[in-house]
Amino acid sequence: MLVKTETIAGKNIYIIDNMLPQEEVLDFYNITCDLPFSRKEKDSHADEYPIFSIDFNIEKFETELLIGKTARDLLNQFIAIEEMSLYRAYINMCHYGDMAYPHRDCSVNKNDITVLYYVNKEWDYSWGGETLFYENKETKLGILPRPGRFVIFPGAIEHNGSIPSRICKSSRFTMAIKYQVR
Ligand SMILES: O=C(O)CCC(=O)C(=O)O
Ligand SMILES: [Fe+2]
Repeated sequence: MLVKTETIAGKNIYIIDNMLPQEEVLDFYNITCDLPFSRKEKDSHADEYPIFSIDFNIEKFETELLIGKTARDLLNQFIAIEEMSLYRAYINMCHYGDMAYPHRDCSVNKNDITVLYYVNKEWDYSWGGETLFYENKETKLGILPRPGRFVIFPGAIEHNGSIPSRICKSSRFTMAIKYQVR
């Protein structure tokens, strides 16, 4: 496990690599490619260009899926708040030409946490598609969708899952795992 910590507006963002064995990353990518996505994921109510997503059953997510268990372990390790409950887990799928908007996953006064898992089996930096984090409408941090990478961040930080560049022939898949204080 390799951890890098960044801070935006006094809040920590943890970037965690090498958590899962390579074959788990590959297996989960292959499973993801065959899932029945639908185009319904909006960054806000005003979003006229929804991207594809698919939701997971949150009842089984933390017990039956390795990604779910790992996300919970990381949450326990990095976030001090004890009583956090999972309220949504889903995979985003986007492609060159799609649209994504800066947004927050919860209101600024809330302590929700989002764990992102980058599902792709390969990613070249020239493909773009970074998750961007903002402070006062300035870009502070860009995180590349490196295969198998996890990112833990406070949902109140404004961010954007940016769309890959034209040379990226793959779908960009990110799993978003969202927790709120109970
Ligand atoms: O795909 C990403 O990098 C970010 C996804 C996201 O912000 C979300 O699902 O709320
Ligand atoms: Fe988000």
